[in-house]
Amino acid sequence: MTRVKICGVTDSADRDAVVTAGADAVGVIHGVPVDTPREVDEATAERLTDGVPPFVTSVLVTMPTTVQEAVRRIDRIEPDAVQVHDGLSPAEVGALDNRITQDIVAVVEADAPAIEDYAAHADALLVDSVDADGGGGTGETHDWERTRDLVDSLDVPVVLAGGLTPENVAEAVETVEPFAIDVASGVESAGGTKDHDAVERFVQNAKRTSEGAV
Ligand SMILES: O=C(O)c1ccccc1N[C@@H]1O[C@H](COP(=O)(O)O)[C@@H](O)[C@H]1O
Repeated sequence: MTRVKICGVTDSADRDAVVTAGADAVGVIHGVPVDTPREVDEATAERLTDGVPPFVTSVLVTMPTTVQEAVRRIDRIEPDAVQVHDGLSPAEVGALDNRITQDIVAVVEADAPAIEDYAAHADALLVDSVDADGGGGTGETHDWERTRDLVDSLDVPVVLAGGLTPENVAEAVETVEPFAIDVASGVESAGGTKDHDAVERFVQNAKRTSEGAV
């Protein structure tokens, strides 16, 4: 069954709604040099992460420029896993892996040249549509067939992100058959605020499809 991560929660009510909806992972965004309503400060990131219950994975989404910066952030916030956007080379992702106990999800574009190098060092790859600054949360889809090829050819789990919504997630899961899917802006009522009904529909549509009931 395809797992579901809901990303960019900014308060505990949204975090708890995501958990109640049945998501497998909750993403908290901190330490990104892009303008986004989904980023929270370090203390909030720590508090939101700490409140994620057992059997649900807390994920810190961040854009460090050095391994040291990433380690410092991860040590303070203590997520279950870290999603690294831009900034670190494949070798630096490998160096980070030697310094932390958490799994690393490396973010790549579907046609990036270094995909296999990242796959060699990361625990999973997340294929996203990124903006000119390397950030995510664009609300834009990309070529799902290309990501499907990566699912078929790579040994690491592949996560699909970018422009997913309750309306298109079933088709995305059927087309790509990813290990997991990830959404931020597609389940919001306003920037940084989750629409709880949309979160619920997103999780249901994703999981119903991957159970083969649609
Ligand atoms: O969501 C953001 O604002 C963001 C900023 C910087 C790095 C990553 C970010 N989000 C990630 O992008 C994916 C896809 O977003 P969307 O569904 O297209 O809005 C999201 O799931 C986050 O992992």
